[in-house]
Amino acid sequence: MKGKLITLEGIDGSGKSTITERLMNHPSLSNVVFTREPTKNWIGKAVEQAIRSDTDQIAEFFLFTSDHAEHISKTIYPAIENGKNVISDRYLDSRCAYQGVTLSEKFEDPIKWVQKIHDGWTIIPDLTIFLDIDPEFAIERCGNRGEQTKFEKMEFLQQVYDNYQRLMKDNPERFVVVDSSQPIEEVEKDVVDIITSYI
Ligand SMILES: Nc1ncnc2c1ncn2[C@@H]1O[C@H](COP(=O)(O)OP(=O)(O)O)[C@@H](O)[C@H]1O
Ligand SMILES: Cc1cn([C@H]2C[C@H](O)[C@@H](COP(=O)(O)OP(=O)(O)O)O2)c(=O)[nH]c1=O
Repeated sequence: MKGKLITLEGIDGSGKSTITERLMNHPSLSNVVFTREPTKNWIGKAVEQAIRSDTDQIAEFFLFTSDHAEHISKTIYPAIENGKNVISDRYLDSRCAYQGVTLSEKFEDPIKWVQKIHDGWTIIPDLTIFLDIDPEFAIERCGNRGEQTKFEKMEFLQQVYDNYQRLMKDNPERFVVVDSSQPIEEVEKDVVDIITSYI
């Protein structure tokens, strides 16, 4: 039997990295493959450079998407074909939500354009957990963790948040929302309950 693909999504500062680290140490998830986008391979490193510079938005989009292709062929596809469940900290919807903003001056419906580029080769997640937090609160949290990237700005994150709302409305069958303004133990409990009852 094939494994399931579960993705964690949310704006910067919503707590994805913190939750992922806790899930990795959770006894009931010890057989799960944990992964992330951007990845840690050389394309992921190129993506990190793009994020930290004034790179052309289309070039940046294709770096993220190239990283996604490599991620699917080397990590996601082999794992699920082997019956392993996979949890990815960010995935396809991050591109729709973030590049849906950065490409908004280039395309009339940038989310649709991003989805079209992924058509036919990506693997759609079975379940996507959206860590829901007010952008203002998330920015405050990002401020506490040091240097900020070009994406960690209030107006930008509000638009990313709005794009996630559209994605959830368009894909209600796979999205589940968790309130990530709660204390971390509560967020962890909600996320673990959702995942363990699914897999
Ligand atoms: N539930 C929570 N309550 C309080 N602080 C949190 C919570 N979740 C995360 N944080 C803090 O908020 C900041 C951003 O969290 P992080 O996990 O890095 O978010 P993300 O990976 O989504 O950008 C970190 O400093 C983290 O310690
Ligand atoms: C995967 C992905 C991330 N991003 C953005 C989200 C983050 O601002 C940044 C780096 O992702 P990440 O390292 O997950 O940042 P954080 O832990 O703060 O959430 O790249 C995109 O714009 N498009 C994408 O496809």
